[in-house]
Amino acid sequence: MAAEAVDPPHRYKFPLSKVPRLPYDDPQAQRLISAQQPVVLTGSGLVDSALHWNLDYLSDNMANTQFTVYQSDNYYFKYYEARKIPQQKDFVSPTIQMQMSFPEFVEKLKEAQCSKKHWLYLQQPLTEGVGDKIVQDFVSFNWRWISKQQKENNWGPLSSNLLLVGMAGNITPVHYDEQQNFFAQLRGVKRCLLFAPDQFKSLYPFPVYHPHDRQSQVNLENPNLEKFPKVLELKGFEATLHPGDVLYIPIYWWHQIESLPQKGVTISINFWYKVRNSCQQTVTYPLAASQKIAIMRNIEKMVTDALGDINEVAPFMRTMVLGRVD
Ligand SMILES: CCC[C@@H](CC(=O)O)C(=O)C(=O)O
Ligand SMILES: [Zn+2]
Repeated sequence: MAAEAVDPPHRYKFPLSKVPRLPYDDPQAQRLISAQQPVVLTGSGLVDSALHWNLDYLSDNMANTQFTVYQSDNYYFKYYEARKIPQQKDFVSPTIQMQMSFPEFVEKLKEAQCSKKHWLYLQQPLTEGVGDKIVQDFVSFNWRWISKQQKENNWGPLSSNLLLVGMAGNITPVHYDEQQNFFAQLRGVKRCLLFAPDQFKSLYPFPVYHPHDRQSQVNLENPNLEKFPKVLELKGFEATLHPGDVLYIPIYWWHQIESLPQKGVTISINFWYKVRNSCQQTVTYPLAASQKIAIMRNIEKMVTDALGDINEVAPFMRTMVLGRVD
């Protein structure tokens, strides 16, 4: 039988180099992690104890837990902070957040795959309430290796493991997180785009007080080049993750994650680590872009608090930067 025709992955308007792909115990991989550079690690065994997870297994072993599931009318799942919505009068949530059991999710998934009217994305921290078999799989992760990484790189505590079960075609649009991330792929194939923190001028972040804080205003697949001309100056990296691969996404690195359209449901687990208490972080010169981002965020928060009106922030910042009193 002829193989199903697979559409080529979307061609972006900017260059994408390959993220290095190395054995997890290769000294070069260690050097990249210490230098906060992305790398795909193979052979870590980090989540080998969960590579058998599929929808049936999870339905059978997580039946008593309620899961957060996002529904989107397109295949984008742009994150938003609900607590910041009151400050943004005209804000429209791009997704609907629902709670349901895993078996209900599987049911809705099948409907959505047939109707092609909406997309679903289950995103839930793995905590208590899951079945014994899941606990067994979880405790059998390669904690020895990842805890060694956490210690050697002086990262803060593990904040969460997010279980991600997505429909083929789902896209988490380009954004950055304020945590270190070992992103483990369990099932299906994900295409990951990454951009260094110093690319923020070409990614036009939303203001810090906006519900889409940490997200880019740009739709990379169909950028508005009048509004965001610097998108064409982007230089990015690309990695394709298969089951067993672990992608290190350094803190403040922009990333867009796509569940490849014809590769079925995807299952991933991320390992988010907080930064160690920032007052212990020495400022080193020349300032790393990640430090600039952290400082800019703090300044924007202080100005927003001082002015008390979010609409005054941008004009004030322009005046401060341009030295002109408008
Ligand atoms: C809510 C987190 C989603 C994830 C991307 C993806 O798998 O769709 C991500 O961005 C991360 O792990 O940081
Ligand atoms: Zn992220």
